Amino acid sequence: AKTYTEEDAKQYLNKLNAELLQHSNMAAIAEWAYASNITDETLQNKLKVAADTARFQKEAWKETVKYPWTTYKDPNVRRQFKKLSVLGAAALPEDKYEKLDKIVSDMQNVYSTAKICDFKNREKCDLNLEPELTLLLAKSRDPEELKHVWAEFRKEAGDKVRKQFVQYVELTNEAARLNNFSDASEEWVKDYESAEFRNQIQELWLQLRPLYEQIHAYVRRRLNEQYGDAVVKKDGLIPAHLLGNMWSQTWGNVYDISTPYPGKQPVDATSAMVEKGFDAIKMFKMSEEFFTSLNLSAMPDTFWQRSILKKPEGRSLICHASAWDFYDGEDFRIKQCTRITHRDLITAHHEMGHVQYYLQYKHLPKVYRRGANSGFHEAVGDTIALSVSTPKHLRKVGLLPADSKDDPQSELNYLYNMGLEKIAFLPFGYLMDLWRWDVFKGKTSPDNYNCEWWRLRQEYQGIEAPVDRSEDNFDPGSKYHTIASVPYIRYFVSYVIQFQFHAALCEKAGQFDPKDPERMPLHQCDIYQSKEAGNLFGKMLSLGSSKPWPEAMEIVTGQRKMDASGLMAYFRPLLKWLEEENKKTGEKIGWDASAPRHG
Ligand SMILES: C=C(C[SeH])C(=O)N1CCC[C@H]1C(=O)O
Ligand SMILES: [Zn+2]
Repeated sequence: AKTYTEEDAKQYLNKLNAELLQHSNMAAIAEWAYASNITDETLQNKLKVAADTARFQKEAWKETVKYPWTTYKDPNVRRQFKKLSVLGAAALPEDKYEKLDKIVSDMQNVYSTAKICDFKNREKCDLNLEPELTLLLAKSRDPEELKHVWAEFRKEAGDKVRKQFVQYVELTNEAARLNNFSDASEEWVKDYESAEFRNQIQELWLQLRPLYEQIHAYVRRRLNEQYGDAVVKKDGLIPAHLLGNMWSQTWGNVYDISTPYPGKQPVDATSAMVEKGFDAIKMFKMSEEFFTSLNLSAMPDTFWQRSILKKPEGRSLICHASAWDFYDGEDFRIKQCTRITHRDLITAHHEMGHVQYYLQYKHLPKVYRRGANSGFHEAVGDTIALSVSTPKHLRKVGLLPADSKDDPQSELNYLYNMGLEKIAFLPFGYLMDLWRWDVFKGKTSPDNYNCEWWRLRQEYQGIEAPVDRSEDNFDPGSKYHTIASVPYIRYFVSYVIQFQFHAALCEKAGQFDPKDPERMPLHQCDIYQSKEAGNLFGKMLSLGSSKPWPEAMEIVTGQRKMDASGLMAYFRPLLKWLEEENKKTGEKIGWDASAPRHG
């Protein structure tokens, strides 16, 4: 057979890269058409284009593996071939590939179009997850109404896709095995490029669990005060429906009933945005301005022409927020059913972080147009949002009254509010893939999907279902990422490394000194308009996945591993306060690992 020299290989990579970009652009266009307008024809078109793309990928792969790339000298050539030699789901026979794609598309449709009847007005049965149910879970203080919304949504979403999910697992594992992985869980962690990755995550969780147990104990007490012993036991599991969020993954919506020091100005931009007549565009323009103040990139015109920044009327679509790269170096979009709230302003920054990453690495070969690892991609926007969220910044941009001052109690309130977002999230960010890794490995079989889910929800989050659960239910399927086949450990990684990035960028911006953290507390840092910080961040972002992630992390933080020091430094004052407060009220820290109430 013809010997493929390293020179041949470089020519081949150039040709293949152009073709990959072309196919990825067509696939993204078809996927966008479906996700933004769910109809039979947009589904058929999406499935057809995806099948064509998979055919092309399989043909290309047959050529790629002919190159003796492990023998080549150039590490950049080897790295591209290494990534290109993993074909992914396209390794499946065509009919199975199409079946898998259709199953995931249909599960997303069920999730995105699920509707329930109103608790009070049982005739009104057109309530969607976004915005109606999200709003009800955030605002209602009626445990029975909250229980209704929690249980009815699960009937219309997760329970309805259980059978399809079983087939999804089988096909996803079959594809992984065709790529020489033992099962899909091994393929899902490959981009972290470390056999120790899952142990590192477990170590991080053990370091952070005490912080979580403290805020869990405090919130449980406040909910017990609010709802009474019959609804919330003082030392048990927290009922999942009372935490202000459909999945109990962030607890910001119970801030107002658990504020450490009531009567203070809440650090919330909602009222100011409404007062100033903000629309969704204005929220995204504000985010863009933060990035350009760091000397990072503005959005191209197509972004504003083609993004969907608020929920369109009269059609079904996937409202779950997402950012899109169309791989032509010009077309980047966000789809978000934005409402004028503080939380959606933060989500807007999260999504704009994805697009900023796309812009920073758009010059790279297609195979490198990814995060250094997936956690990096989730951390970009959140890192910026840590600055945006500060009272100092919100005052500066006119979204908080200029006279709201930073007395110690207001400051603690602020840290507590951030803890309800960031600390509360950690066990959920972990257990989502703990459950899926075991499902892919076959340790969790379909006949104990739900029981294992609630065992993990109890062990890691200390929460329980508000109504009996059985294997007729499929609660993991009521979370978008489960039915959309989006791995989740990336968010746990993000919630750890975003504080490492924040600490490093704040130091660069002269707003934090790790040797004297009291002088300029990390949680007050705002890197706004710091070109030094922005240039440093940009240096890392522009690498995409062309280098192993420890090298990318080292550029910004000077270290090569994930560690909880940034997060612990940020929340140190809160941890101190929570420990004192919980001791004062004699709270039991943690919860009994008794058998779940609902088998
Ligand atoms: C906003 C996005 C799109 Se990447 C998202 O899915 N997030 C952001 C935070 C965690 C996770 C979730 O909503 O579950
Ligand atoms: Zn994201």
